[in-house]
Amino acid sequence: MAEVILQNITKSFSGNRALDDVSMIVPDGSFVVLLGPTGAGKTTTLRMVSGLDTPDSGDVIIGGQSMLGLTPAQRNVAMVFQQYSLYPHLSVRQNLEFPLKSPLLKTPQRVIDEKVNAVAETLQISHKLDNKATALSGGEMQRVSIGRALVRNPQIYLMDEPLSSLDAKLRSDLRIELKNIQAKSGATLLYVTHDQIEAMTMATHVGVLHEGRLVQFGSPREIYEEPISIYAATRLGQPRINVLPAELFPGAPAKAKSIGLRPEHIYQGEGQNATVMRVEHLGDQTRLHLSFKMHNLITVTDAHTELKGGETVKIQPSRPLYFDAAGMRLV
Ligand SMILES: Nc1ncnc2c1ncn2[C@@H]1O[C@H](COP(=O)(O)OP(=O)(O)OP(=O)(O)O)[C@@H](O)[C@H]1O
Repeated sequence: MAEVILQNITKSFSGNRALDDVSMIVPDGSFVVLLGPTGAGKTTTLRMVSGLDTPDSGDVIIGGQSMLGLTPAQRNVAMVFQQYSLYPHLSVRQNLEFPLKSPLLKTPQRVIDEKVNAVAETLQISHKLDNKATALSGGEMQRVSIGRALVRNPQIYLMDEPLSSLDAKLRSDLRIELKNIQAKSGATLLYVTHDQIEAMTMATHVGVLHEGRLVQFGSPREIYEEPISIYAATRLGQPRINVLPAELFPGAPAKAKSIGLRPEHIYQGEGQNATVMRVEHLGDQTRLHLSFKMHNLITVTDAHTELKGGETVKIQPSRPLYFDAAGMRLV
C-alpha cells in the first residue's frame, strides 16, 4: 500500500467552494476517517483521490507519484460507495472474482478462488456465492461491494459510508472485521462516515472538515480531548459535549465565552445544584439529564444509581474546555 498526500486541493462547483485549500497526509497503513456534516466536502475529497473528479488546483500524490491527469484505473485505488454497485447478471462469486480477472493481472484461478473464499468468509456471505447478485438483500449486496474492493491489492481503499445501509449487528461485526483486515494487512484507508462509533473505534487519524476546509487532523483521542474549536469538539462523542456560557461556573479564564464539558467530565457531589430531569439506565452506564441554571446538561453516573427525576445533585466541572467568542479553544 502507499502513503497518500493531498496538496492544497481546491475544487468549486458552479462558483461554490466544495474544497478550499485542503492539505493532508494519509500515512501508509493508516485508517483515516473524514468527519463533517453534510456538504462539508468528504465525498469530494475521496473523488479527488480516486480520479473520478479533478481538482481546480493542487495535487494528489500516491506512493510518491503525482496523480495529475491519471485515470482511476491508472491510480490503482479501490472504492466502495454507500450504494452497492454490482453486476446484476453475475453471481456473487463472479462479482467478487471480477477485479482479479483482468487479463493484465494474469492471476491463477487457484489464487482467485482462495481470495474470494477468504473474503466471502470474512463478510459472512460464503453461503450466497452461487446466488445471482439480484437475489440478495441490500445488506448482502453491500457486503459483496466491500468484498470486491477487498479481493484487490490497491494503493489505497476509499470508502464512502460503506456500512450505513447495514443493520446494527452487521455494522458492528463489519466494523471489527474492517479494522482487523486493516491492522493485519497494513492497508491504507480513507473512509467517510457520519457514525462517531466507527470513527472512534476504527480510525488511526480523523480529519475534521468544515465547509470545505480541513480544520483539524489528529488521532481520535486528540480530537476528543484537545479539540481546536466547539465545531471539532462536537464531531466526536456520544452524547455530545455540553456547551454552556462560561460564566455559569467559577474559574473561567477572562476571554472564555463558552465552557465545554464532556458528559464524563462533570463531577457530582460538590459544587452547585442541578435538577435531575430524566434518568436513562443503559445497562453498563446511566445517563442523567440535568437542568442547570436554565440549561440542559447530560452526564453519566453509576450504572446502579438510585437517583430519580426531580432530585437535586451538586455538580462541578472536572476537565473543562474553554472557547472564545469565535468558538475557538483557549489553551
Ligand atoms: N458534482 C457536483 N456538482 C455540483 N455541486 C457539487 C457536486 N459534488 C459536490 N457538490 C457540492 O460540493 C459540496 C461538498 O459536497 P460533498 O458531497 O463533498 O459533501 P459531503 O461532506 O460528502 O456530504 P454528505 O455527507 O452529504 O455526503 C456540497 O455543497 C455539494 O453540494
